[in-house]
Amino acid sequence: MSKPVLIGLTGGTGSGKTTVAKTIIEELGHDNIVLIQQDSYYKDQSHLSFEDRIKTNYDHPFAFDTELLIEHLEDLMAGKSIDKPVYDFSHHTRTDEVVTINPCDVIVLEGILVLENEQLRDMLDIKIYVDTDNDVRFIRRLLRDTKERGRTMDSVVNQYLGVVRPMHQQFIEPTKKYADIIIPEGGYNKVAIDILVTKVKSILKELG
Ligand SMILES: Nc1ncnc2c1ncn2[C@@H]1O[C@H](COP(=O)(O)OP(=O)(O)O)[C@@H](O)[C@H]1O
Ligand SMILES: Nc1ccn([C@@H]2O[C@H](COP(=O)(O)O)[C@@H](O)[C@H]2O)c(=O)n1
Repeated sequence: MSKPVLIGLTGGTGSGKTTVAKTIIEELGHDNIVLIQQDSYYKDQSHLSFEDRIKTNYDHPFAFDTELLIEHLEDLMAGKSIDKPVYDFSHHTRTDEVVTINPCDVIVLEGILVLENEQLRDMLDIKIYVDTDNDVRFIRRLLRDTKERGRTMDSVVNQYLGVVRPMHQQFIEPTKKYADIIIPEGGYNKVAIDILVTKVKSILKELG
């Protein structure tokens, strides 16, 4: 089996990264493609109390176990299986579960800071930035986090103003310059997704 194609997909919270990643995977067909979410590699915080966990800055590069993520990607590149951690947003830490991922042809790596770390960035074959207006991203996050991540409206607003917004400006937005492709509005941009899928298919064909 040849080395897998590694697609990196980034953008701010609520930009539509996950939606784009899932659409690409659906369009390519599900065989031999895996989605790896950078969120799965948030550091384990089981040694901290819940009160201390909520003080963590989850939008800073230090929040991620990037060393483990790179090690896992290198293993997949070398044809080895990995045990991917499973993150629990309600409790702000890893669960005891893991998901085994087997070697594959295409890896879609999705997350807010996948273009921030130079070593990680240099591993990527295709780099994509999903670009969505800040107000739209905030509304999507508010709806999602209150429905799916066990948050209150007050906590989402306070976290956004105190940490998410400044970290976006400092660490995420500047990585747009590294992207090969910028997708406006994200998930339902059919033309951009079609172009990407065609490109990945042609790389796979070249690799045989
Ligand atoms: N183009 C879109 N229009 C409306 N809602 C969208 C769109 N793309 C994503 N969403 C919704 O916004 C929320 C955040 O999208 P998601 O893809 O999870 O973003 P991200 O992974 O960048 O945080 C989800 O609830 C998703 O269903
Ligand atoms: N315990 C946590 C961990 C992360 N977050 C927030 O998640 C955002 C990244 O995920 P997206 O799917 O929105 O890209 C990031 O902005 C963190 O603030 C959190 O709230 N709690």
